[in-house]
Amino acid sequence: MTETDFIAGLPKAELHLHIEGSLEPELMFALAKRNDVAIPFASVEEVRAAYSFSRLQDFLDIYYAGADVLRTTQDFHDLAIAYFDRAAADGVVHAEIMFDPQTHTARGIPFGTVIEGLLSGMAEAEAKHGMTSKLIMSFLRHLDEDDAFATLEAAKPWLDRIDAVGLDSSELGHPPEKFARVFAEARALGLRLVAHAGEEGPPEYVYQALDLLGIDRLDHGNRSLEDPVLTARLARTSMTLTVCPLSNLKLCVVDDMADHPIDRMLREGLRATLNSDDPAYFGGYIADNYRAAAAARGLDRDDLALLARNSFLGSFLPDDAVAAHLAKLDAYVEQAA
Ligand code: HPA
Ligand SMILES: [Zn+2]
Repeated sequence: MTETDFIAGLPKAELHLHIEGSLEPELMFALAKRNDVAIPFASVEEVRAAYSFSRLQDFLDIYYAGADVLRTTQDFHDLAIAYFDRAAADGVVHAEIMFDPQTHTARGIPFGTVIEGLLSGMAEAEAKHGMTSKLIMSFLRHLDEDDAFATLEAAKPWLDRIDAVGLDSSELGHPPEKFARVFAEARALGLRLVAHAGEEGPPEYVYQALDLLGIDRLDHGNRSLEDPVLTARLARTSMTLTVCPLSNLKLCVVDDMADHPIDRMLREGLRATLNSDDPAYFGGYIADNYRAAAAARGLDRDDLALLARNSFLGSFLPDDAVAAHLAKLDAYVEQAA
């Protein structure tokens, strides 16, 4: 079995995926036409050519613009099932996907339109691929606390179908502490908590995410490695890091894939996982991320299996479901040997 096939067949969970970031240019054009929305690109090739970023904000500007074609429940359904089809082909058996309600409600799209479309895509993925999934509602950190509270309020009719809240968008200048009270309320409502921290922001933002938000899982977290005390704490507490190598390369969090710290993270005892973040914008889905990291950093099959194992351990699945996934993973690795 080739490494490409080993990776594609390796059962894994995806824990860091922005569903709006899975909008491929082809679907963007199809939805623009269906909804009669103007987009500032003449062709799919022109869209792809625009995907050259030197920092997070460059990407975010184009990502929010692209999301404007999403208007109806059907659009959100089509977006979601297109992602799940790709993920299934990459060996994903469970996905915990983020969505950014404020990107849509700010344009006058009702919260219900967004979530009902995503939920119907999730149901179709389970029927079609046997893939389970969970929803993470992310707050946009460049907006204020009141806007986040209003979003949490708008989510109340669907809280039993939302597993967690997250924090994304422009990190620098928008530290986690800005959302401490919103996260406390989300926790009181029974939601799990995740946050992007340490992607561009300093280790201090990771401390805030841990100590002021009380996160259950850390999105990215790369810059934690600058602080040995923080790194040791993350390892000791088995904090899951959702690492996204192709995103890191495209957003210049690393200068070269050869410099990616994924193997160092494993060596330091961190519960690191591999994920795709915004695959339509960063040049690959989850298996591409496993392949790119493996090729650049010389990861062997044991390392890859550990990363997949970590993805189940770091998921919000109940213990019995995690154990069942780990048993299948072990059986796969054994038969592939
Ligand atoms: O990588 C990211 N970082 C912050 N916000 C985001 N929103 C989508 N992707 C990202
Ligand atoms: Zn992200």
